[in-house]
Amino acid sequence: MSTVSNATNIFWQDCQLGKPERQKLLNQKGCVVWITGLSGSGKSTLACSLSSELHSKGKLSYILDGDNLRHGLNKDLGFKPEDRTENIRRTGEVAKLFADAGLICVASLISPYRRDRDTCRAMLPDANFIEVYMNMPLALCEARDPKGLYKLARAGKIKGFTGIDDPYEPPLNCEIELKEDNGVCPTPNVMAGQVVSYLEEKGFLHC
Ligand SMILES: Nc1ncnc2c1ncn2[C@@H]1O[C@H](COP(=O)(O)OS(=O)(=O)O)[C@@H](OP(=O)(O)O)[C@H]1O
Ligand SMILES: Nc1ncnc2c1ncn2[C@@H]1O[C@H](COP(=O)(O)OP(=O)(O)O)[C@@H](O)[C@H]1O
Repeated sequence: MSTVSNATNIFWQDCQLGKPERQKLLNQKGCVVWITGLSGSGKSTLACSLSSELHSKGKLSYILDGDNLRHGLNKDLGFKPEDRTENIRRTGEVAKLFADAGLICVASLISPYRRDRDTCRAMLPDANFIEVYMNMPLALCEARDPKGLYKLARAGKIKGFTGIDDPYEPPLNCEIELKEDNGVCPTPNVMAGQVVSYLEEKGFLHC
């Protein structure tokens, strides 16, 4: 489980009480549900709805939301490509710890670069990283614009805004893709239900 570090003379410390024991206690399997998509695509809304649905089923989850992490752990980072990469790497490492704790960790970040998401996937056993793509059209996200950021980006007042003048690279092989149905966006509850069904089917909700 150890990875290469810049520090020398450090040793991996193991404890007899491990992930299997914690999972048994919680009667669930630790994993990461990684929600990616444009600003305004509904990531945070889905994360909350999913977490509530899991809670009502007696399952312990924790949300890592990009906006919130940028108030603390990642407050030193901006939106340059290398900052976004570091933002995703740190979040991936924290998500890995939560999954190791036995929780269903719901990470909700734009995470626009495919390589960065794949780096997080590679931190976990493959099946334990569930990538959920909010495949909502830019026009829909821009029409929602709850924070007024698209408007500022279109006016050139924010530079490097995802989807406007910074790229979003859609997943090539995500586990779950959520999109409009006949031009209608499913409700957050319906989408959360789809994710819960996936978790149920793959055995994450029992030990
Ligand atoms: N330049 C630029 N591009 C994209 N988004 C921007 C930018 N500047 C500020 N914001 C606001 O920051 C939120 C995204 O933070 P993330 O940590 O998820 O971004 S990233 O994954 O590092 O790309 C994002 O929140 P969401 O709308 O919830 O996605 C925006 O509100
Ligand atoms: N499934 C949905 N149907 C309709 N509106 C939604 C849905 N999901 C989110 N919204 C609305 O869209 C806006 C952006 O949602 P949010 O979850 O903040 O997106 P993101 O976290 O991707 O930026 C909010 O005003 C929210 O209420």
